Amino acid sequence: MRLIQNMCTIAEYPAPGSAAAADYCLRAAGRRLVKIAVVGASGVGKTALVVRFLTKRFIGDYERNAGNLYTRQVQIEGETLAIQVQDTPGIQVHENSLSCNEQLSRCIRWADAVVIVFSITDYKSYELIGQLHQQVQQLHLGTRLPVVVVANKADLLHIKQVDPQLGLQLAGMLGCSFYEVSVSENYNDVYNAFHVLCKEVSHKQPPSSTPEKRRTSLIPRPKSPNMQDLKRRFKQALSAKVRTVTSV
Ligand SMILES: Nc1nc2c(ncn2[C@@H]2O[C@H](COP(=O)(O)OP(=O)(O)OP(=O)(O)O)[C@@H](O)[C@H]2O)c(=O)[nH]1
Repeated sequence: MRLIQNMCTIAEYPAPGSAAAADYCLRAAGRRLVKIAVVGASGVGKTALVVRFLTKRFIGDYERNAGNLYTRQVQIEGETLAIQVQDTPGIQVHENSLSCNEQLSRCIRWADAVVIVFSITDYKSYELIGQLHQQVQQLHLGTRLPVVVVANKADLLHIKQVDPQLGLQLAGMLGCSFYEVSVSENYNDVYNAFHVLCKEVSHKQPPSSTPEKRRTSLIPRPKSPNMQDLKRRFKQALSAKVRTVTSV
């Protein structure tokens, strides 16, 4: 996968209308669109992960994230896809129960794929994975949404609270891919995590439903000639022939 354009923010807290408008623009540009939501507890490095993926840079500190939507074009298996990445506000855990607010639910519902992030330095963020995965399943009943579990801050082994192996096992049980990354130290693992999702989503979108295909089906096809049309054309052809014969 090759990133093509510079990162650009489409909207903060995109209203359903504006997100739909953005979708429309990308689809109208003839690109298949892959929508990815990045979710997880507060402080696990969601914003750092998204920015690292989109710009290759690690930026140390961010404002507490309010939920930004970014768009890029990527090349995957020879096709240029548009991807939208929705960074979501960190989830607060209340007495071990997940309060999934309306904004988060909306983001998950909107997504074609989800990245669930936890930090190896925060056991509570690891405990959230199961609940978040359940939330994804409930909001996409009947479909198996591609999900990647990302264990971040692998550079902070000296203060780890979760063995990354546990993340791998849990991801396996949930049927998700798993990546252990250090957003601060390694770009390639971050890239691979998003790459696998883009690939999975693009394989799930049948070529027949690509925007190009849908667009061509909107162009009115020439009507097949009916019998009257055929008769008229036949008469025209005959009279032309008669004219040429009489002029000779
Ligand atoms: N050492 C280290 N620090 C990291 C890494 N990734 C992110 N951080 C730091 O972790 C802190 C939180 O990162 P954010 O990206 O703001 O986390 P977030 O999950 O978006 O946080 P919320 O906005 O509260 O949801 C920042 O100080 C980052 O610099 C990493 O891989 N290693």
